[in-house]
Amino acid sequence: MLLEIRDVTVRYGGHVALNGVSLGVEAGRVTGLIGPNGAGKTTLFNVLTGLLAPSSGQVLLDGEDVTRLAPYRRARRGMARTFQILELFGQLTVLENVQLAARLRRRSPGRHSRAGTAWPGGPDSLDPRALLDRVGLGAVADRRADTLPTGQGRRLELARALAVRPRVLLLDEPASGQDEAETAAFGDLLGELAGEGLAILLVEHDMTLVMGVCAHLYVLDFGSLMAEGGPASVRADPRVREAYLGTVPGQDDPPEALAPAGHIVEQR
Ligand SMILES: Nc1ncnc2c1ncn2[C@@H]1O[C@H](COP(=O)(O)OP(=O)(O)OP(=O)(O)O)[C@@H](O)[C@H]1O
Repeated sequence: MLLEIRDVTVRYGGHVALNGVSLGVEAGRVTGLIGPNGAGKTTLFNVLTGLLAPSSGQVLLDGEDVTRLAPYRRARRGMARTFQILELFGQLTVLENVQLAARLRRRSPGRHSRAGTAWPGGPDSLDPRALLDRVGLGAVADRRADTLPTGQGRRLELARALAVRPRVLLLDEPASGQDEAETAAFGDLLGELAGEGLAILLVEHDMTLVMGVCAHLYVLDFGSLMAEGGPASVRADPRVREAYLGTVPGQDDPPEALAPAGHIVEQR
């Protein structure tokens, strides 16, 4: 298991946001983390990336205990993330955003050598222009990042994360702001990257994307793991359906029917 958390608990004062959660992210597949609003997904993400120290439990990266390591040290060991709210350098061009990330990778001193580890797409894929082509942004390379529509901004975030040559990629709601066609293309790209050996953890509310691209899913509810398994078994799990919808509808509903309860409320 490339990235793992073991028995992690997080308390905010008297509130238990994560309650003894264990999960693993394997190389070569997309792992999904879903759950209704407030279930603890962002908290778990922050524990994985080092922004938040758990009250108890461990984070392991390639078997090494990184629970007490600062976020930048985890990044050097091959962890990259994107954010729920876009965090781009708006005044730089699209290309410069990726070049900057690539430069940081080259300058980072204690970076672990990964001899023998295949990089997705081969070494040329790390060239900033090649990365932009790969995510479909080659034609807008010279535009300022803050002029991009959100969907393209999400893909720029992905290119920038890939430029640091991660082994594990953590994606926080990458479909938000992308239209249906963009989300479908994004899902295809994630599938390709995983196929080339990357470990991907996807936190996402778009169930069509989640069910289409994830090989394994974890479901959080009120800070505890409620279910895990392949997409088909998770979709069919009555506990999951009840947590999401408050009812147990037919098992043949389309994936988007499993929209998180909070989001359904927002749409009304
Ligand atoms: N800094 C904080 N202090 C106190 N409580 C917090 C804090 N951050 C989160 N919480 C609470 O912890 C629980 C989990 O929150 P978290 O943001 O991790 O959920 P989430 O699954 O990411 O939700 P969403 O889908 O809305 O992003 C919620 O009940 C939330 O109100």
